[in-house]
Amino acid sequence: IEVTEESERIVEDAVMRALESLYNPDNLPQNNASSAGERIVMSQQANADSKSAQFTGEVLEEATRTLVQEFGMDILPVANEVINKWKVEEEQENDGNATEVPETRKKRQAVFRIKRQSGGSKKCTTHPSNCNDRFHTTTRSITGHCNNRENPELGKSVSPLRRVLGGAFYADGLGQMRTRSVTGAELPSARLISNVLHDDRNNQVFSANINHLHMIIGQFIAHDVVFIPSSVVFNTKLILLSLIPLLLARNGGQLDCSACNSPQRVSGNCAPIRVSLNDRYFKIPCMRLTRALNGQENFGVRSQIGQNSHFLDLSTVYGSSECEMDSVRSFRDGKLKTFTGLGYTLPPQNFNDTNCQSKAPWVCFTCGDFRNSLHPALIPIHTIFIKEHNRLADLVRSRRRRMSDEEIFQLVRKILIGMWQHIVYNEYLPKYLPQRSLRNFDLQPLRNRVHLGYKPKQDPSISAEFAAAAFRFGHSQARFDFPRLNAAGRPAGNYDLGHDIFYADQNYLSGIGGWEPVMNGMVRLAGMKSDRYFSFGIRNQMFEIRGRNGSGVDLVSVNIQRGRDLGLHPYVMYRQFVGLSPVSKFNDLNTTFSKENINALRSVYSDPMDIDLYTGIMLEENMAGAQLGPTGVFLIAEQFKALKTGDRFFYESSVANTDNFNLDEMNEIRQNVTLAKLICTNMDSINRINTDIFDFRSNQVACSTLPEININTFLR
Ligand code: HEM
Ligand SMILES: [Ca+2]
Repeated sequence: IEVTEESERIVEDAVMRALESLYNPDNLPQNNASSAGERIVMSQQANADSKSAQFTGEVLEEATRTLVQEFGMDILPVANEVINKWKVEEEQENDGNATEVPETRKKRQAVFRIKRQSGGSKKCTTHPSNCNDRFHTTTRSITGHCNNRENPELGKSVSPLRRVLGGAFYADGLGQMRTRSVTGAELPSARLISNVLHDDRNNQVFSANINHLHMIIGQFIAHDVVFIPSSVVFNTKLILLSLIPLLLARNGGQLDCSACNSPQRVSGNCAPIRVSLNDRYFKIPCMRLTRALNGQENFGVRSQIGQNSHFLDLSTVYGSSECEMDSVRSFRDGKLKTFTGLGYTLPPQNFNDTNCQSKAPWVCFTCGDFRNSLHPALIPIHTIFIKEHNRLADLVRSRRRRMSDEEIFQLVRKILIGMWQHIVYNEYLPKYLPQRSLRNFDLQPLRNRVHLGYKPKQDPSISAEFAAAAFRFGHSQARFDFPRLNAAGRPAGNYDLGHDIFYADQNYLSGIGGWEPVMNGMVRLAGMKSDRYFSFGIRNQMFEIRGRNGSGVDLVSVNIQRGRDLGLHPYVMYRQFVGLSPVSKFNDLNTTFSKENINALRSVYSDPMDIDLYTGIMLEENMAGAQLGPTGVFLIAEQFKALKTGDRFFYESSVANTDNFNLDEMNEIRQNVTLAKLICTNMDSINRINTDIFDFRSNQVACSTLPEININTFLR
């Protein structure tokens, strides 16, 4: 495609007009800050880098609208060529050059984030100028940058989500959420769907064999690989004046998307969910939801980003940026910070977390991932990994007195990530994916061999379908309550999930042994059956403020609405994509749905083409030997394959010039690492544990009989 002076002028004009209209005070929403100065509790907070991506995304979105209005869709490919030309030009220009940069040039640089490195004053994220230095060749970076040497940004933190089904499904083809059925009627509201199809009516159906630990480990995986930040408020003028990314952090405040008319009154990034008058819990006309921030980097369709490193690399423990990593390190002997003021170990306290609902002294915590205090049962998992890191660091230090803090840190980080990857592929996935899929997608660990399947062409990024639908299946496994068990395995009280979202006080109960009884409960008691029903807390009390019924949201509705927000295609498209029979009427679903579920779907959707992906996945009949139906299984298995074959530092992979494990080290992990031992080693009140860690009915064995990782294997 030829870029002409004419096309360049048209594009420049569209971008400048977009900037003007976005920062025109008359166009700024009147009440965009949250009402009454109250912070809205949320889990998807955008960091400074994501906010900077949103700025670019919104200018491009607005400019796309103008271009399409005036010239039609056909202009977009040329327009994108113009951006590429500019980027090349700007980057070639010498930064140190003192000649005056014209105003439009400056704006252009700001929009396309061309001067990010030189402008930044804080090293939250490094942007290595090339990936060929020794560190990035051999070692996994904290952001994931340079993991793929041909395309260094693939899978790094703050980079685009991938799409399994090409394109996105938007009402206007660009970014507007679908609101209409194929019949022309209005789509059912996400809350209505949740009420009709996903309400467990407090009839709790537990899994026959899988424990609650499987749920929480799933969430820990989710928090490692998925973080879709929500849109924030923008003051474009300030951004343009400063041109400094750091200032963005202060610009982008929360949007209040509670009102039904917030899409008009507050921001186009509001997508509140309709609640009907006869709702059994919510007495409000709409439930708040902010759209995932638009990180589109080209003219064309809206696109979303993952803020954490997409790789399975313990972002939960170490963070996804230099700042996050620095905030958890002690910088002594390679260890991580902890809080031990109560006589047992917790992650370090965070006194500046304005999202935390419980106040000092029961503050929330600082971990690699911001969502660590989303509910109290996440903290035991974070703590076990922190303790294991520090235990291994002590062992290394006792054998290698001269290793520096940095050397110990990197070595232990690498070992712990290897252990984690092994646990996920060896123990977690086989518990709900069928054997056949594990084989077909090459997800089984090898024996006494190195994996030679690293594929630089494999995009490791998290897919929108996995993040916004398939891997949220775990919400169905969450119990209403978290029962505590003491060291002897006897009941020791419980707490309700819905009462504790972003409250940390349950972790401060030193009198009953802190978090350990919660952990014991998850190991020894059943989780909920993975099905279409969700517990009360999940469906009614997400982010609820204690004592204020209805002040929270319904997570199931959010999941459904999030799918529409991300432009996921309707369920039947994916169904066909994974090889199931095509569907034109409800009865065609009968190959993978029960009669009962087909009738249920019919009672809320007017056409099978309308079924949301999340709902479709949750209503499919489970495959034999699996906890999910064929569409969910496919989207999850496909993602874990990408995370394996697309990760240059995967623990089983042997790749030239990397500092990956040798065969002895790999075998050490394969033979001696289990989640059971990891838990045993880092808890005081556990002496016996399930032989099959995720099966609460399995025999109990003494912790001391389980094999233990030998650190000497890794000291070359
Ligand atoms: C008590 C348990 C859990 C709670 C309270 C919880 C809560 C949440 C919340 C509030 C969100 C944000 C939704 C949005 O704004 O779009 C979310 C997202 C998500 N959850 Fe959960 N969750 C839980 C367990 C799980 C489990 C067990 C899994 C997987 C096995 C899981 C997977 C995910 C994924 C993949 C996302 C998307 C993350 C993102 O968009 O950044 N969650 N969860
Ligand atoms: Ca990660």
